[in-house]
Amino acid sequence: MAPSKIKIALLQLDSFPTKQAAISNALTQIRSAAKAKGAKLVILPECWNSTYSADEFERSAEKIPGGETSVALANTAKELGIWLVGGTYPEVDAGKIHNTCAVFGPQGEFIGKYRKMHLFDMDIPGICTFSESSVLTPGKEFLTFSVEGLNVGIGICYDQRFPEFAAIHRQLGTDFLIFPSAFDTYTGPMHFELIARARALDNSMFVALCAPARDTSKDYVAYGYSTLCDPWGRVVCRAGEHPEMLVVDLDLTLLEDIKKKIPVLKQKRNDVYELVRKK
Ligand SMILES: NC(=O)CCC(=O)C(=O)O
Repeated sequence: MAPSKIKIALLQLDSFPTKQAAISNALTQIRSAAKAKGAKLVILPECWNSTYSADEFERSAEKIPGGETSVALANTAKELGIWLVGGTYPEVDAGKIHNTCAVFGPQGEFIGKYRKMHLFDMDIPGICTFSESSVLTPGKEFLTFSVEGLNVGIGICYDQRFPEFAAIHRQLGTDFLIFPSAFDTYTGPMHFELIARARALDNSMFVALCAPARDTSKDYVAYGYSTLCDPWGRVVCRAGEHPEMLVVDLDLTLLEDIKKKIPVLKQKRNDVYELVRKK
């Protein structure tokens, strides 16, 4: 039987001048989340080991699994006997670059990878212009896995803007949808929490957004404010701008609680409308 609680940690990591320093810091924080705080599932942010820039994606891309970051994360998951959602780092495969999240299990096993499906192309003149699609290739596959009976799914940052993405996860049985994220500081204050709460409530699921800490010396300044919402759409915990570790027990009884009390998932009118996943 699935437990009624599971302790998770969201690591809002600082940025570092080199990939090696970022990895070393991440491993220290993961150890602290697992050993000192007892987290069983640890989550890292989007693009935590490189600068979030189109040039940098190509420079620092590695094989997943098998590359330096994946090996370090797999070994650490095994050492600590935890589930590790490795945030994202650029992946190279057959000459193409992807923004990819790799997941490792408690024996250090590679559970799978998810490649960002919706690429972040935003143009708000004078404020934020970014084109992931100029260097990255989008993914097409969903990733789901089970952690002690809890059905977990992965999306990446901009994916959260697409309600259909989370709704397909609902169809796949996902109860906890995790988005390693790095929102910008313009849309972040307007949309970050709003979207997390909406996706959680729409789909009666937990939603976690795990972001890097804000670093104003970068060209792309990430918003921070990692957030966890419960299936009622409530914010369970939220970080600020600085490096921070959020550790929380997910109360899994809330999943059934809301489904019984507000049974919208059962009341979908599939005779009138339908959401279809294409394979
Ligand atoms: N890394 C991203 O996908 C950024 C998404 C973002 O900032 C947004 O407003 O959407």
